Amino acid sequence: MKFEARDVDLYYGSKQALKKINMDIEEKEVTALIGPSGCGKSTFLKILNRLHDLNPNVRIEGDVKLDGKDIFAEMDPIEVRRRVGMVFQSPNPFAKSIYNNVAYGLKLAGIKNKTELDDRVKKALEDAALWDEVKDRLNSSALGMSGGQQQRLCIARALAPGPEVLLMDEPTSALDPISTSKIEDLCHSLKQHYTIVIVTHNMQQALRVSDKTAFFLLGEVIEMNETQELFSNPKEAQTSKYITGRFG
Ligand SMILES: Nc1ncnc2c1ncn2[C@@H]1O[C@H](COP(=O)(O)OP(=O)(O)OP(=O)(O)O)[C@@H](O)[C@H]1O
Repeated sequence: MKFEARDVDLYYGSKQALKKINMDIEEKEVTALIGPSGCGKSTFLKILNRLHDLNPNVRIEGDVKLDGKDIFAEMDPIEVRRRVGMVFQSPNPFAKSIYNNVAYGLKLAGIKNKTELDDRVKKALEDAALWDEVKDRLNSSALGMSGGQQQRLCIARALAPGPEVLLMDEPTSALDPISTSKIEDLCHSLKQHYTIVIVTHNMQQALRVSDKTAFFLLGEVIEMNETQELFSNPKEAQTSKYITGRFG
């Protein structure tokens, strides 16, 4: 098990956004989080790399373990974020060259050797299925790339420091169908080496890319199962209603 969440509650001020979440996230699988808008999917995702630390209004109760170690009590946030990378909804490359976007985290981590930087930038771009498209223009601005290329660059940037887990919050919602399908293909190749957790509004996407799916509703996990099983044979009436489009 890569992550184990036990009885996790999260409050924004006095408002409870997550209630008693229990979830096991298996290593080197893709786990999809689905559910209607505002049900807490992104809120849960951000717990996994301690992104809520930056918001003083947030209170979290319960335990979250990464490889058996409590991410709050036994690890510092820098370690958690080094091991757990994140990609957001809209591509958000830095206004820097393609090379420097990917090298950014490596330089922050103190890597100065040019050969090592070059090798790791190349590897991350290859892993993000972008190398062939950009290898002749590594010094051009990332802002001149298409949206789909920018999102794969953000994936390369997240992969460069060598995380074990990749969190993706609706990574294709701003992309056209071809770019979306490239990112979905990537999920399949990346899971050989990484554990992936993806928030998606698109149930077809959850079916295409994930091994397990968790269905969230009003801050609770209603049901979690093998993806095929959850969609073909939901155990809970609310899951069934949601996946057949009867609400949300
Ligand atoms: N920073 C915040 N401060 C206060 N409340 C927040 C904050 N972020 C989210 N919320 C609230 O917490 C609840 C869960 O939001 P969250 O963004 O996690 O849902 P979601 O399922 O990811 O929704 P969506 O699919 O629309 O992104 C919502 O009621 C939302 O308004």
